[in-house]
Amino acid sequence: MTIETISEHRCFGGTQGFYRHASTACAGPMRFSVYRPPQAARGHVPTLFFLAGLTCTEETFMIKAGAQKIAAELGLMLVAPDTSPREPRLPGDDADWDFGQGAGFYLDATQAPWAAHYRMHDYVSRELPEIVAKLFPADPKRFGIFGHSMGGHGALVLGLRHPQRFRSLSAFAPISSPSQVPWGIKAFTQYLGPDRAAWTEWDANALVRKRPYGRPILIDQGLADKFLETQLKPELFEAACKTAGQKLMLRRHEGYDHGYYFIESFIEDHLRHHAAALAG
Ligand SMILES: N[C@@H](CCC(=O)N[C@@H](CS)C(=O)NCC(=O)O)C(=O)O
Repeated sequence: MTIETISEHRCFGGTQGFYRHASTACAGPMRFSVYRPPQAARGHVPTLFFLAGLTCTEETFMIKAGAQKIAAELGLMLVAPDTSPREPRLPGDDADWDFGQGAGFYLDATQAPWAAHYRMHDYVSRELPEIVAKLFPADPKRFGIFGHSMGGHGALVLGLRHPQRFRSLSAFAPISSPSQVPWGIKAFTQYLGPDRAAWTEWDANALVRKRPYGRPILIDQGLADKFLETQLKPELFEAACKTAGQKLMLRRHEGYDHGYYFIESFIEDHLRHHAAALAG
């Protein structure tokens, strides 16, 4: 298990780093970023995995969310993977911005040609946590997960599928009912095939009805988000949680759109939500 350091930078008394390695899950090179807070110099710290949205990379969250200052205060390590494999290139992988490169949807594809490399679920739920636990001062008993949009979908699905691995969960403007909206239908049809029965293991709305997370889930949603009514539909996940008895703190914010100014505005609340859940 070796990784290559692309760059490292001092940041709020800790270190912001960018790394590259040969992934077994994705059978190719992958990139990720890690923010180590100052407390990581003295011991193992709770660690949050952030999954970014469509068109983003391992850099987007670290550059735009403004999370490091509060992570340094709370002693949280932050890890952000890329949003899809980039190599080897597959036919049509850059034809659309909402499918293929930058749009891995955090699942394990079953359809050719994607199945050989588009295994972001295995990568984020198993391989990357193993690397982080081995090579960084992360406490693997205190891992949490959160994300934005497509990455909010990823966080909800990975949290619901692996509640013992990811012990705290939140999302910004997630695609929380992907089987019922165009982004999800397009991705699932191509990555998983047309049989909708196979989609349910990758759909937070279906998963929460079968096996609730147990601990509270925090979701923030901007009401000026241009994707709210077509792609996000938080009311569907809200209803599923209610049916399942899952505690959901869904906060709707007047005037906020889908972008990182929205995330910046509420990132502190998410970090504090995770820090409290992972304390002790
Ligand atoms: N390219 C799309 C927008 C893609 C987009 O909004 N991506 C979100 C995640 S779904 C994002 O975080 N973009 C990066 C950014 O805002 O910096 C469009 O033309 O509408």
